[in-house]
Amino acid sequence: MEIRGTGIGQGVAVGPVVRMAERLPEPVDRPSHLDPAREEERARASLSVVADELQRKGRQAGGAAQDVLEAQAMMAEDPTLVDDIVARLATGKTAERAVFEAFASFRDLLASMGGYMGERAADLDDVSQRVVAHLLKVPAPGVPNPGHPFILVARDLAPADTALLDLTQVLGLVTIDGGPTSHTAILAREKSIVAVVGAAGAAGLADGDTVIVDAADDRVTASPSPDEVAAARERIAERAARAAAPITPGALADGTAIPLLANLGSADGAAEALELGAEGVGLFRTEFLFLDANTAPSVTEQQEQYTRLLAAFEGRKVVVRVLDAGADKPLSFLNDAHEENPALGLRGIRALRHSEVILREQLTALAAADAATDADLWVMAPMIATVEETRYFTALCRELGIKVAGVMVETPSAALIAGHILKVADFASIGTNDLTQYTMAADRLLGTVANLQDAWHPSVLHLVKHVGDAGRADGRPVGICGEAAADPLLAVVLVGLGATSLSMSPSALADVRASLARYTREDAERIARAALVAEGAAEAKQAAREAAESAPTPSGTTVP
Ligand SMILES: C=C(OP(=O)(O)O)C(=O)O
Ligand SMILES: [Mg+2]
Repeated sequence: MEIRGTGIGQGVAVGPVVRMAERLPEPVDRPSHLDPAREEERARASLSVVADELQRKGRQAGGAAQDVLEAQAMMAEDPTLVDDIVARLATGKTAERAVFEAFASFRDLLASMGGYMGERAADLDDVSQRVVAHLLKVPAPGVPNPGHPFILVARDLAPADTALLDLTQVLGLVTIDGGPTSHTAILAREKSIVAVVGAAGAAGLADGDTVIVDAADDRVTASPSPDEVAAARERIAERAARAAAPITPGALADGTAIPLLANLGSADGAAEALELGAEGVGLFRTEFLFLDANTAPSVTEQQEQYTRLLAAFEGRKVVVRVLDAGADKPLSFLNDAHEENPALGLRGIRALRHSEVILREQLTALAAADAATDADLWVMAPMIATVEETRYFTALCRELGIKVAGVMVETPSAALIAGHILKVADFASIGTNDLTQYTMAADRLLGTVANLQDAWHPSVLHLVKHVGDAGRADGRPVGICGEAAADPLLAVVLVGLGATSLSMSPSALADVRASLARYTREDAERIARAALVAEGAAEAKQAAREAAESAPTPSGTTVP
């Protein structure tokens, strides 16, 4: 039986299912037999124990997990939430019930905000469960430990659980809820856990069932045949061999260089990216540095961050994107207004233009960091829709000493007028995440329209080709920096459509490097043409697979 979901990464895993315990039942709403002051003491004590425990787990986990767990610890001691709990206790409720209700009302508030904030609702739920469990003196729902390797199946996983998964035991992860941008997915990606999220059909799986988790194909196979298990094991072995293969620069089988670059959100990831063979940085998301800031960062503070990044990539290309505020990445100092459709609102270059001082300061900091280091700095603007915006941005870059100034192609408009845009900009980098969202008119954060958010769709591929053709005509580089570049077969298609470099999360580099090495430019163009003429995303993927299978692959390898 096949269960569909959203795969994170390219891994495959086989093993027996172990289900995570279900959530605690809702505490009964009955009057407390203790007085409110005593109930308040109980509530405060449990909140504090849970906050301390989350802090401790954060320190133990380190990295991005630590940030997530510390944010959760802060939720447990948020004064507004505590006030809400105390107010409910004053009406005679039990501590368990008051905690449950207060967290639930905050949760609903976050969920109604949607997007990035909406996906934090699950984090708040987890804190609530932990506090209620502590009050009831029962174990908090957590990851089981059956004593053998297993595939963990859960409704959704709390960040605290994902961060501390024992990777020698957890072969793979399947969640029934959760989207590709939930914390579960973000942490799974960072830790290279084989995962399929949002697999509603997994609710029917039972402990001990053997399953194949195929992240590359967005599916979980229940009760697989012996042949299917053997094929999956072969793919696992091949992937391990690819990860262990010597790191070479990205290139097609005929030697055409396709530089493979890293997507980073902080200089902290630089060492790991280089270790995995990143030839430079194709997208540095500067807004990730300042997501918690209430005021714009100073030039000095920015200069320090950028210098650290550029120094780590001496002699290599580093593409920095100026602040991309808005929608899923709110920066209150750039746009604090409530918008009905934030993805179509004052975001990216539009927000920066509205606060030009902030843009000028960022470019000044970047130019200073460039002057102090030896990397090859390129700077680009997000959410460009017009030639006029391109002219505005590149002129400002030149004025402030940025040597290479380009734009992201994330709107269908920019793709369609790429010929004009590339007469002004030095390069283009296609953001396939947003380009897919805007082409398909499907919010990239909404699970309900996730089936439409597929960069394999020929509409998206046609737009990529349009940009590729424009780049070739003017001799301008056209990179790809959306998630699509991390899909090994789609990466070949994108190169066939004219992409000259690919940027991705570093954990995807080995698979994409191996995939490119199997095909010549001529193959890539033929595979791309097959996908381009298909009627839909699934058909395009299938057509590309078939075209790739007919390409003469080097012996001992198979088509991804
Ligand atoms: C790379 C992209 O930018 P972000 O995901 O940060 O919006 C994109 O839209 O594809
Ligand atoms: Mg984008």
